[in-house]
Amino acid sequence: MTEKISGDPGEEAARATGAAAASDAPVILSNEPGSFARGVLAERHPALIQQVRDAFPYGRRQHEALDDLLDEITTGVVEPLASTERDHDHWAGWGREHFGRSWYDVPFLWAESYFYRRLLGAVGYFDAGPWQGVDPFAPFKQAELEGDAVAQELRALDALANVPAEERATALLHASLWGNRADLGFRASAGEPETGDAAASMLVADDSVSLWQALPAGAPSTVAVVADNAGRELVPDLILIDHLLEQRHAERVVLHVKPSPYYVSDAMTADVVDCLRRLVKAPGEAGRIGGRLWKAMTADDLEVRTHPFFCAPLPYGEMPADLRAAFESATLTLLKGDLNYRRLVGDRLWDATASFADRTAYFPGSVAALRTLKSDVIVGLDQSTSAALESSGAAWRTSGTHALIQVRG
Ligand SMILES: O=P(O)(O)OC[C@@]1(O)O[C@H](CO)[C@@H](O)[C@@H]1O
Repeated sequence: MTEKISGDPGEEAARATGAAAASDAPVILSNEPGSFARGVLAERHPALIQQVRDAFPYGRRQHEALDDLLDEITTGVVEPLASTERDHDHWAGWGREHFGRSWYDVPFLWAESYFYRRLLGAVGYFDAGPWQGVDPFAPFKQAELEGDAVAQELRALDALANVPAEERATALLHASLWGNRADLGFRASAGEPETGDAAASMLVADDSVSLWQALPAGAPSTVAVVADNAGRELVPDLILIDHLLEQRHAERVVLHVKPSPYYVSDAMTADVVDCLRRLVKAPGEAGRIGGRLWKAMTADDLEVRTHPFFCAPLPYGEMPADLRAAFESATLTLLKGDLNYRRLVGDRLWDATASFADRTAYFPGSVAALRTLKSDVIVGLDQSTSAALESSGAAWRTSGTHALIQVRG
């Protein structure tokens, strides 16, 4: 089934340059039996409701709301927010065409985003009262941050301290990239990420040379990093940010995070602080990096920002003017993760060889995507890579085994 994203600036840009607008690429819905998107709605979301229910001693009100939400997403139709909700008007606009339809028949991107909004509503996250502002995913994030995997990754930094800057840069970039595989919404179905040479061989596109060229040491660059997951992804993101500042690839870094809990492990300001505390208290090189980052934040060399748009069910083509201006003023915007990629190029079943440059031509300023492949969306592959992957028979688009670094200068 295909739906038009009206006024998609990516398509307008493509038309202007004479490139194929590709408006016929189908929008991803969740009604295809056996599809990745259907599995997320039919299996992951109900399981997540149960996990959240088990993680807190919620009262009857929350349990009833979670029961209702579970019924609605499995057998019902999409219901609007109550008119008393503070963001009712936004969602009334965004969901106009979707309310009253099966959750499976509306765009996947929209359905997932609205599911998280409704889950927060069910546990009273936005209501004045005792559960206001209590992150329903915090126990999962905390367990990960305190776990052995993070401790091991932090210890491994000691071995990197004295390697040549270029080698260190590559290792830290790859750590940040593969950290994306560790999102908690995805973890249940994935093993451990590859490391070292194996990780490099799983890159389906690698524009890392262009990325470093965009950030020459000593230039007065500002880098915008749009974070994805907390914990095992945000820790290596912060370590990469330290490297950018320390080696003067960036004079300033602006780290954009979510304003409220989203997609289980997406990072908010509180998660940045938790990661920094984890780094600061670590021994050796990790502790030194933590100390530098803490100082960088107090000096505003590292600034954390948030914006409601980051939890909106919209592609980046529809970003508001203030966010557009923020990205425009950056030397490079680095978008982390799968969801940011879907929002960047459009959540459609593109031909894998469609041009990344064309799809992102609308984006203000230079943009880099660092993402492990965990959904059906992909563009920018060369013909031979695409053909080899397609004939491999592997679930390379969705299993998180492959990754990409794509840059449009
Ligand atoms: O943005 P992230 O954290 O890299 O990935 C989010 C994600 O796991 O969530 C969706 C399933 O819920 C997938 O489309 C996507 O892969």
